[in-house]
Amino acid sequence: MTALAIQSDSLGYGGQRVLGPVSLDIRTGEHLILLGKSGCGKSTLLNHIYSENRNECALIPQGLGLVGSLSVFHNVYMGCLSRHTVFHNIRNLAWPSPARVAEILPLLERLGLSDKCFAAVDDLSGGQQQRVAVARALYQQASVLLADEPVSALDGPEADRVMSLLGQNFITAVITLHDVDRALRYGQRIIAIQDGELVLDERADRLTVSTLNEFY
Ligand SMILES: Nc1ncnc2c1ncn2[C@@H]1O[C@H](COP(=O)(O)OP(=O)(O)OP(=O)(O)O)[C@@H](O)[C@H]1O
Repeated sequence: MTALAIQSDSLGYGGQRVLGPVSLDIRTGEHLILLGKSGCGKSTLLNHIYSENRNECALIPQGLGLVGSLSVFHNVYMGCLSRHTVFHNIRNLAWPSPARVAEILPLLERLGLSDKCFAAVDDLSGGQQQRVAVARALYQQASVLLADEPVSALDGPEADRVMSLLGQNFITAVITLHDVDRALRYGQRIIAIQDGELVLDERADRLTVSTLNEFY
């Protein structure tokens, strides 16, 4: 079953084409990895997918999109503002609701952040901030994950733990990565972008690291 269908003649900025045409069906249950050199258009494609399918998708943007002056709890809670009334959201900003804290703490525990629940995001390391953005996406409980290099600031074992967690929690995902070995371990389908085109679209179990290195 198709989860998302993407059709576009051209994607870019201010009339400047970055890639396209794009015709892409993302199937339910598929973990799709986008690969390609820096600047080839991975984020452009991912952000386009998000802009067309906001209601179904949780996004982990490359810039993380966190509010540094607010706590980890509040940043994760922001993943679900639309689930609650405006009154509940404003009250929760001033006095975190015990029920919401009880929902968010187990997520933070799984990401090694339970002692940081009420720390300001500005006071965290880059890797900790990246895990806050991951927690916010998990809390959102969307049907599709869109993640732009979600483990780029984490060490190898931590990156693998977070990739596993994302894989277990999202049935369908589109993730950009630079690590081709990790792409083959976590992706079922790989798309490579080169010279403004989707030049490879193949099952991961039919690919090797050396094949994928050709796109770098
Ligand atoms: N907001 C923007 N306005 C104008 N040009 C942009 C903008 N964002 C990206 N670009 C350009 O579009 C092209 C593709 O950028 P994009 O961020 O999609 O690449 P990427 O493959 O995700 O790169 P990276 O791996 O470095 O994150 C680049 O040439 C970039 O300079």
